[in-house]
Amino acid sequence: MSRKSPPKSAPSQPIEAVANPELDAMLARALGKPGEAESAEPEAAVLEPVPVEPAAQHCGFVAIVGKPNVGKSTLLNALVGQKVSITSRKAQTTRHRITGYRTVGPTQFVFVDTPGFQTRHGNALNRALNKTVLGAVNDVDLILFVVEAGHFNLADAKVLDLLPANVPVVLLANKFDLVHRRGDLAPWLRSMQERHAFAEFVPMSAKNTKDIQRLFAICEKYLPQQPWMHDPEELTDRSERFMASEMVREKLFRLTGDELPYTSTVIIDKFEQEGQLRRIAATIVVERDGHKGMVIGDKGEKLKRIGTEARQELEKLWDCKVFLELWVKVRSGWADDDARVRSFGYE
Ligand SMILES: Nc1nc2c(ncn2[C@@H]2O[C@H](COP(=O)(O)OP(=O)(O)OP(=O)(O)O)[C@@H](O)[C@H]2O)c(=O)[nH]1
Repeated sequence: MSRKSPPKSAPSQPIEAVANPELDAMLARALGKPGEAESAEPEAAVLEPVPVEPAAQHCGFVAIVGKPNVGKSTLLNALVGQKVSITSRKAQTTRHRITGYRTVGPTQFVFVDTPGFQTRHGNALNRALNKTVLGAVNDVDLILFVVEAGHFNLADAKVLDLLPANVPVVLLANKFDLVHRRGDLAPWLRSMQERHAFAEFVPMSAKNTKDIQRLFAICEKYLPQQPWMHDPEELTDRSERFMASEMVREKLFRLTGDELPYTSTVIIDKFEQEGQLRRIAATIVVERDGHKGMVIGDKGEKLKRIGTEARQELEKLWDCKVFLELWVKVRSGWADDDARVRSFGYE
């Protein structure tokens, strides 16, 4: 697809040694006032599609990348305006490439969320996840490289190394709400500019609506002029069946905490629609007998809660009644087995 050339980035020479007004201005802008939108327009007017002639429309791909747990899925859901990607405190929650859409004014954003890049374990599941990340960053118009504000470690560096040189990259310093003294971030942002010629710095919180608004305004200029690819009412390319399995997985991870290994997964055995009712049967696959007990809980209480919370959220999402039946099965070693990983839907 056509690509607009990125705005000129700040030079990458050592910034401590050379006065650099362009970079200073960029940092001042970035550290201005997070949580306060630059535009004074009301939110609804800003984040709605505005029907325009196809010739006047803008549209493009924005990839969201970063190591596990930095807030990529939270960001995608906020940008799309509805839950399309599951989140949890547990790293490695996102396992698929998820696309979400949002049309704002004359511009349609096609967001691509990726699993956090895995650097620790080389099993079949992680190899499949890393391939998904690499597939997502090529051929996009803009990359949002998400890190935790004030932090940058080897895992972040490995993701940054993968990013193609010809695509503009925005450094999105997320979880800014956890930084107590805003001024402390300036030296860190300067050090980040030495690592990559970022097109922009955006300290923000994915949980703050005003920051999300501001981010749309920042990303807009990188998307080329071309007709929208999707109906502005459409939000995602993921099916309801997929959403159902993800929702169960989210509740599973949230309610079992750290004791359950991340290799547990969910398969949908049945998905039927009868008028305003969805009948779903799903199996939670775990690696060991001991894990089965953790999922089922005392007198089946944990499994029941996972089912209830997933059902309630799906009913809210689809605005219909849901019957959800859950089973638990043991399949040891599935995450090390390429064929099984593929058969469970990971490419
Ligand atoms: N305080 C704070 N927490 C955040 C923010 N954004 C995300 N989080 C939390 O960070 C945790 C991880 O968020 P996710 O969106 O699941 O992270 P992810 O990068 O998609 O994680 P993976 O699926 O492991 O790649 C969750 O507990 C979120 O609620 C933020 O701006 N501020």
